[in-house]
Amino acid sequence: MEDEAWPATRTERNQELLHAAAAGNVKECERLLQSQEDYNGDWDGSADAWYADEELGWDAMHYAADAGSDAVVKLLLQSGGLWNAVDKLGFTAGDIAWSRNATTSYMALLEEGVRQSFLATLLERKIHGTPEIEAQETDYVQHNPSTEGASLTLVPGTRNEASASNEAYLGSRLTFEKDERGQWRCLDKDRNMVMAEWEDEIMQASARALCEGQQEGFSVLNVGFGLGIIDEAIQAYRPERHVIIEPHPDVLAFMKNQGWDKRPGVEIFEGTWEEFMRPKDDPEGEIAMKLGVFDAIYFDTYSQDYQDLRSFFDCLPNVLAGPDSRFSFFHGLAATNRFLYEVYTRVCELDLREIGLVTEWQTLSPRITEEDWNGVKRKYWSLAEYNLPLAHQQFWGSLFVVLFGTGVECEVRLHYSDNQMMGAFGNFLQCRIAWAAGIALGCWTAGGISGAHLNPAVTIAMHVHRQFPQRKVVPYILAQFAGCFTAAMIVYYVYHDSIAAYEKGVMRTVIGRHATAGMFVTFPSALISLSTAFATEMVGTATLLFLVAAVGDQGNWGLSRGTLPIGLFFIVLAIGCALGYNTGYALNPARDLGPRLALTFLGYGSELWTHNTMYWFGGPFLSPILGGILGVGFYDAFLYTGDDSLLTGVYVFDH
Ligand SMILES: C[S@@+](CC[C@H](N)C(=O)[O-])C[C@H]1O[C@@H](n2cnc3c(N)ncnc32)[C@H](O)[C@@H]1O
Repeated sequence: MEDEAWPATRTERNQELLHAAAAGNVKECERLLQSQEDYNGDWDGSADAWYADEELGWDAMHYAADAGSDAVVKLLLQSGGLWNAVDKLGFTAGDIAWSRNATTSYMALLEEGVRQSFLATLLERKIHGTPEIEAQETDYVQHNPSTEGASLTLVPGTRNEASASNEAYLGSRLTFEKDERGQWRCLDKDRNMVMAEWEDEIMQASARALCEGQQEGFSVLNVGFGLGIIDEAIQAYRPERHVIIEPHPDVLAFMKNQGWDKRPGVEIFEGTWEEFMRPKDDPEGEIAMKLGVFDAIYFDTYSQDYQDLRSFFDCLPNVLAGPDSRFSFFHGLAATNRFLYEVYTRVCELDLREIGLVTEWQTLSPRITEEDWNGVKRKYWSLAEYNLPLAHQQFWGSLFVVLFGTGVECEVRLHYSDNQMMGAFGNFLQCRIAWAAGIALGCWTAGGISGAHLNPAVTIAMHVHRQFPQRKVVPYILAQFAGCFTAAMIVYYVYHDSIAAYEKGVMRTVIGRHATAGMFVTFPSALISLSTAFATEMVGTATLLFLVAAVGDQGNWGLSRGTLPIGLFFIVLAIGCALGYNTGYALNPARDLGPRLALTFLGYGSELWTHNTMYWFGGPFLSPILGGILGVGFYDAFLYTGDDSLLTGVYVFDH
């Protein structure tokens, strides 16, 4: 490198970096970002990845995103560039990448944002403990720039306002008024909006997601009353118990004025949620006992940030009634910036996964006009789309199916290698029983919310024939795959010593004398053709779904929901014994492909995907899907009398 090619001052070097990023010149960026302390003895360091220009407030990341240079974006991220810096108009590099259709750059920035924010909340919790108990004693401090804008309903720059501190908010007066169009709104002392009617559509949809299809006598907890819009919507579903937690004296007065304290089944807990709820391992667990447990929980407070919401997540295991329970919250996190909003959508999903919940997202386009902000100090919403979360436990059901299923295969087959042990450790029937039991237990785990689909073939068949909503199909299937993948990893870990002993040094093979892949994934029997194998999977899954439709049909014998898993146990046991031999009866794309992905991850190699002329695609993947559609189709065509079927009812195809 020539000495004279180096810019002399730090500002010049930083300017050079912006030019190089704008040109997508990764080599030049790399050179400028390298540490150069020894250069001619007067070098004061490399260019600064975070440097932003005066005019637009763009740093190198913005310019690289604008140029669509994925390589420069990645380099900057590795060199300390900021994923979340905003320019003078409030746009991040992620926003610029999005507008330029630079998908790879956008994804790299999103992943970095999720990673850093997720780590930041973890660190925060490690350093400061669970903050919900201290929440009212601490000021509004952003410990990490990655949480900037992460407040639930406020935008950055509100530090001295009531909206920035729960304590200040609770000690200040509120105004309930009607705007020029006669719509109710609640404003805090700084004229920031606590709640307004423009959120009506979001609240109606959230109440529907939480309450639709709940069993009679269900219970709901709503945290934060505001204008009571969601509470009114929840009442339409007639819950037996409807608890509302609300601390603000002015809101409590407004509620009572409207007679909420006299409504049957409604209980008002006056105070903050922090006073009534504790995390699972908290010694003061009895505080939560007062509250009870709920089938549906909604969270929408004010002047709280992501740390508070995350702390609330930790309390959920204490108050969710069981595997059927649902949780949702108002997602206004960083809702003045599309990219940051997306980051927080993912972070919430990861955090909810930590407590064992799978989140589905429904997209809404709420109608909001400039008039809605008349007389309001600061906008807290400026996005076209709202992500409505609904968290539940589909993942766990699928996990148990494969945990018991692959577990028993290992248990039994690993000991076939030793003739003396063989009899003692199990046989073919034991495998059939454990698979059936795993499915029944999975069904009891995830039953009420999804109807315990546990299987993409079920989800797709229900979508095709029974109005199962399109928007739920992909999240359900992803959760099913994730559950099966995780279970296979757990079983592999539990058995890895025995697997290694069985392999006798021929590690991780798919086919052959010491192959172990067959304990996790399915294979066609050596005696049959591929077309017979495909037909077996299709017939098996069609039978499964036909019988599932029968036991679940309230117009048939109408088993109560809690006893359905017993029916499922017998169905799977019978199919396994009668139709299992040809293919190992996958009957479920996730049951086979989840573990297949896990084995790939564990180093079993490409043969997993190529053996028997790519059997996985026609066998455990496609045939069960087609079989499932046929099975429910046959049941609906010949026996079903309900009116929600494509074949029997007044079904309107609206997707
Ligand atoms: C945005 S409003 C809720 C709006 C409500 N979802 C509706 O449909 O009208 C927020 C409410 O949360 C309450 N709140 C604020 N801090 C709280 C806390 N720590 N615990 C419980 N509620 C809180 C506020 O007083 C306010 O009534």
